[in-house]
Amino acid sequence: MTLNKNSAKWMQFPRDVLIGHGVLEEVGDVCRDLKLKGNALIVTGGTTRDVAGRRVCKLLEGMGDSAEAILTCRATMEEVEKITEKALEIDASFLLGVGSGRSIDLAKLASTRLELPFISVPTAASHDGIASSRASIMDNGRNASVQAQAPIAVIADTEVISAAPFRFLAAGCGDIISNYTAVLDWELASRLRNEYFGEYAAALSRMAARVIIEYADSIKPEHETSVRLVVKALVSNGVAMSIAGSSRPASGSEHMFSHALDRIAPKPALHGEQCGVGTILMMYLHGGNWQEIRDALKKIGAPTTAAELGIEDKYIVEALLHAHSIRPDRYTILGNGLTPSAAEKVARITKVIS
Ligand SMILES: NC(=O)C1=CN([C@@H]2O[C@H](COP(=O)(O)OP(=O)(O)OC[C@H]3O[C@@H](n4cnc5c(N)ncnc54)[C@H](OP(=O)(O)O)[C@@H]3O)[C@@H](O)[C@H]2O)C=CC1
Ligand SMILES: O=C(CO)COP(=O)(O)O
Ligand SMILES: [Zn+2]
Repeated sequence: MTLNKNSAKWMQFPRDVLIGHGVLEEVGDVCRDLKLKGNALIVTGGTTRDVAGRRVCKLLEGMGDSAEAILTCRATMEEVEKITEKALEIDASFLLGVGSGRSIDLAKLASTRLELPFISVPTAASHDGIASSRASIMDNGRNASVQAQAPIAVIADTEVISAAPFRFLAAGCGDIISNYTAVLDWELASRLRNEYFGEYAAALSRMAARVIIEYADSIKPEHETSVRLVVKALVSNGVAMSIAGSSRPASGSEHMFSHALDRIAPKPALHGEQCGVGTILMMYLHGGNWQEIRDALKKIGAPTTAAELGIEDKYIVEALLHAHSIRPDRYTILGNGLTPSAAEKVARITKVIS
């Protein structure tokens, strides 16, 4: 029987969370602590296999069990199927997602379907899926955010993560700062549509965004303290989503804008980068302090304009026009959509396009 964990009543959190210098070496201890034995399937990417995937494989083999890696390239349902088949073939008893958001989401969803435990090993602090019970997977060319299990453990090695290009950490900050407009949208939906609103999850979400904005000056490349701060906020976001039973506390109109860009732009930027720019735009629509968002992103070194995202102005306007249709069941400040002149105006006033 499949359990219905898709509700705000069933909160699932990671059991072991390790954040620190060199914690990758403790993967064996984590498995022992969680009584995970047998064959492991490591879901990793072309670059991240060299960054950490191979090392994790060796460490697990050193425990006397077999570990095999499978390479991923796209976060699609076909890849989930491929991973599922591989896990069955090697009789895996647990999975690890080692790498970017894509590898973690794939391992998360495949392990959920297989009813096997899963460990999240991020190599970059670029998104808040590292500890969440949601997975963003493309299904038939459309981005779908689906309920999945939370990782049983998160192993975030700050030595590994701080060696990643700084762009990833800045993107992670954008994903957290976007909580502000996500919560404003959630409140709006609660007022206009009588949607369930979770005060606690919303407060946790706002707090993470506030911390990143307050510390924006001190988030610097290669500082492990910066990585530690951002990773904690990303884990906290996962907890907020689990408490809410949906991605509402961390995903609103700004995420719909980013999902629209993923569909429309020939070469989309990183998820967190797009969400950060989306937050500037949506905060303007909410009548809030969009300059504060822009200033914080600038201080961190995250993109605040179309040019910095590497996306042409026309795609920004197009994404603004399509964003409301991305997830019609999620009411936001975008309502039934913007007019072309309003979309152009918001993008110009906020200096996202010139
Ligand atoms: N489940 C959830 O709640 C959430 C899910 N997401 C999803 O996560 C994805 C975004 O994740 P994100 O990580 O930003 O982007 P991607 O998953 O697209 O990964 C971007 C690239 O970063 C590379 N990379 C990762 N770590 C390092 C490193 N240490 N050094 C060098 N390169 C590295 C990856 O290499 P490689 O080729 O090896 O993978 C990959 O090519 C999206 O699919 C988004 O929808 C986002 C937020 C929340
Ligand atoms: O990116 C997320 C939260 O930051 C997940 O949200 P979605 O539900 O929009 O995929
Ligand atoms: Zn996000």
